[in-house]
Amino acid sequence: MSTFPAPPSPWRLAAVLLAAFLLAAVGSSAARLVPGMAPPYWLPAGIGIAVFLIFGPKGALLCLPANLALSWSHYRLGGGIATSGWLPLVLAALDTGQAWLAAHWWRQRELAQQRPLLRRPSELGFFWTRVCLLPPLIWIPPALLACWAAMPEPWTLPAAGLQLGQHITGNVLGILLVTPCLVAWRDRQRWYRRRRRLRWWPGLALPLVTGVALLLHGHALMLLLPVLLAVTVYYRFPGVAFSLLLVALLLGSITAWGTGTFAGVDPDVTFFDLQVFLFSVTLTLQYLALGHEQLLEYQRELKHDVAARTRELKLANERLAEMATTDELTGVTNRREWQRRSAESMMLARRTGEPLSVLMLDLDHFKHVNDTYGHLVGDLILRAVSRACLWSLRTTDHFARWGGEEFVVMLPDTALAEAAQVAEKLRLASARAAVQHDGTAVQVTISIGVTALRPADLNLDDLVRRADAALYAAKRAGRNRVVIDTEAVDG
Ligand SMILES: Nc1nc2c(ncn2[C@@H]2O[C@H](COP(=O)(O)OP(=O)(O)OP(=O)(O)O)[C@@H](O)[C@H]2O)c(=O)[nH]1
Repeated sequence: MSTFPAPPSPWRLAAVLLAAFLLAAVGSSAARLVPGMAPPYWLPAGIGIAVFLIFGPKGALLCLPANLALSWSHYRLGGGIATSGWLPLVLAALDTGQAWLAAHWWRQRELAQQRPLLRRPSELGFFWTRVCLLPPLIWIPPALLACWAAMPEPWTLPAAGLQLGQHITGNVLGILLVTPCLVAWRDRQRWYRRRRRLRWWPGLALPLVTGVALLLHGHALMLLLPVLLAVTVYYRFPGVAFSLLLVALLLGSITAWGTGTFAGVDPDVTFFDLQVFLFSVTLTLQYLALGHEQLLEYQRELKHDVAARTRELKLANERLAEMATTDELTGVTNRREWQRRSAESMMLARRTGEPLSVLMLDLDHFKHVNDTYGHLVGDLILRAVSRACLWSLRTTDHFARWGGEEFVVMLPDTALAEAAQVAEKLRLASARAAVQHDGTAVQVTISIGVTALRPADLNLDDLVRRADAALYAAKRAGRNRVVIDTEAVDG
């Protein structure tokens, strides 16, 4: 199983990679033709890894001939050290082995972590050491030994050391610059999804301005740093990958031409200085780009989490508000909410002089219902009665469960006589409410006490107390009836 996405068109990709190899070969040979210039060899090491990562072991079929063309053109066309035919073949085999090893470690890591490499800054340590540094450290010494064996005049020790250093740094840099471009290509959907409204013109304007500045003044190189930083922030990892490759190619060409900041007297040191510069910029920007990406990812996750929590909190608050005002069993208003709303209605009635009545309702012999049919049926009866009462009332009336099997109603703008009629309606509706149990319809009757607001009433408790007294009278009178508070003054 591979965590690496399959390329859409392997043949087109193979053609592009082959062209890249050939370009590197031509560039390398051309640099070799400039007297005294050390060829940079940067890109083929990275292209080889890309080939193996994309095509798997079959990549050797492309990598080996391409490396052969590269070595052959370099050492034969470029007027190199050996004229014998076996050296390019050995070097091509060694370069291919190096690419295979780096790609193999890359894939091993992807399989171990179950996700593509180079998406987090914490993976850069592995990438820099295991993919970029270690394979050249292993494969370059035998390659130089082969060169040394093919030379008519062997290198002096310092010259051999310089060659070793140059080749290792060149290969490391090649891998460091090319493989992130492959990652940017591999993750293109990911980047595209995140930056849909990416503007193209800064990508063109920034290198143009820098290029002109460099042309006007060769030492304007430091201008590159803020430009690259802007590219990192705006174009993220793909921006870093491609702009660094471009910068390396440009500076490499300028330096090979003998101009620019790095062109010095000694060509070997010249390229080494350029490589040190590219190393420091590349490592810094790659870390910055992936770190920035991770921060943005955290930010996205955090936003998502906060939105989800806010939704949950809103729902919980709504539920709490409902619980605070509603009776859980019957779903009607609870006592506290009834008292709040009724106190408001009472104040309003006092100010406007409108009548207002209160009814207290109590189920008759409810204990008997519970004892006979069980509490579950008792609960269903309570619900059925409260529903029947609610349907019989106006929406402006306040109906609530007072507690136990007792209910209370406030009727705004309703005088005592009218309230008595409403009470009668409630009594009849409740008597009709039934709950089916074992094939029988369980029904209850209710007793109701009615009272109305009097000028002497100080607060709601006065009304409730009188309604309760009337209810008590209804119970004593035989239940299933409406009793009006006799002392009430009809408004
Ligand atoms: N199922 C059920 N029963 C309840 C609930 N709240 C109170 N009760 C019961 O209602 C009964 C009230 O009994 P009592 O106060 O003696 O009144 P009653 O039996 O209705 O008699 P009267 O009111 O005098 O007609 C008790 O058995 C309580 O347990 C409830 O939420 N569900």
